[in-house]
Amino acid sequence: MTIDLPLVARGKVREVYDAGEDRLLLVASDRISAYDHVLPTPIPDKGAVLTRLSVWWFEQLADVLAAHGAEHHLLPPTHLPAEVADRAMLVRRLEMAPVECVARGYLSGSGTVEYRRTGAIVDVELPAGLVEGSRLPEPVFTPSTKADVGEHDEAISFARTVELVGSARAEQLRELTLALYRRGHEVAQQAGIVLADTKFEFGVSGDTLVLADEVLTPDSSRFWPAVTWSPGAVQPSYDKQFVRDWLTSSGWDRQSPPPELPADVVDATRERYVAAYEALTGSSFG
Ligand SMILES: Nc1ncnc(-c2cnn(Cc3cccc(F)c3)c2)c1Cl
Repeated sequence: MTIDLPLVARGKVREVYDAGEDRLLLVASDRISAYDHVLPTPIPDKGAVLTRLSVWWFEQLADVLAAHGAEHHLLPPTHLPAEVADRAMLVRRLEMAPVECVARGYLSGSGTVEYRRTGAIVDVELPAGLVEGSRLPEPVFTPSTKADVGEHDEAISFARTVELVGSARAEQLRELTLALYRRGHEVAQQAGIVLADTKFEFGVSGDTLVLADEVLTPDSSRFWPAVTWSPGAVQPSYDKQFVRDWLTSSGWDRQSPPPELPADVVDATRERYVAAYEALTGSSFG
């Protein structure tokens, strides 16, 4: 990989480069992460599928953004470096809000752990009797602060969010996050996918709120197949279940580096990303 632009940030499966003139290049790799480890075996086209999906969602969500006086950060894809053109987004460089905006429509993961302990997720009270995978009566806004590399984000209260960004902006982030999630959940349901939760990142341009980062991808969200949704157990992941099951059956000790994936698991996983893209967008990935 020789992108001759300055590297701004490197995530587990993505990089951000400085494209000059207040623009950034978000590059999605073919790497896949499972059980908090980046696996050594790439999934061909994963970066391209997830990039195409984000680009499609920015278009789908334009009316929701406009209704909330917000915009998105995507720029026309001009002069993308050839070797990453199909898995890169050119975006406006923004002043990023110091809050990860998570919307949850279902109880899962860290949400379930919190709920079992307190009957709530931080300051968001929930009804009794919910289990892993339960649909919530209404989607909830459960913001978190960005953790250092390698750490998990830390859930924060709405009051803390107000301290960080002010009350007007905090209200706007909650309203917009939930509106975007609702639209995403609706569209995903038509495609046979349960959008259980998602994480948005926003920046500001002047006084305008701007939807940034990747949007409603299986890496920023929990995608579950709708046909197997059944509260009471950890739900199978739409895209990562073959990888998780194979890693578990391989006897891999999670303290040690993860093993290479067999070709059939790679192929089946690639197919899940392509299937999600085609089901959501109604277009063939190609
Ligand atoms: N439009 C923007 N303006 C300013 N900063 C960002 C920005 C920086 N970092 N991130 C998260 C991230 C995205 C990919 C790979 C990573 F390593 C980290 C997002 C954006 Cl998207």
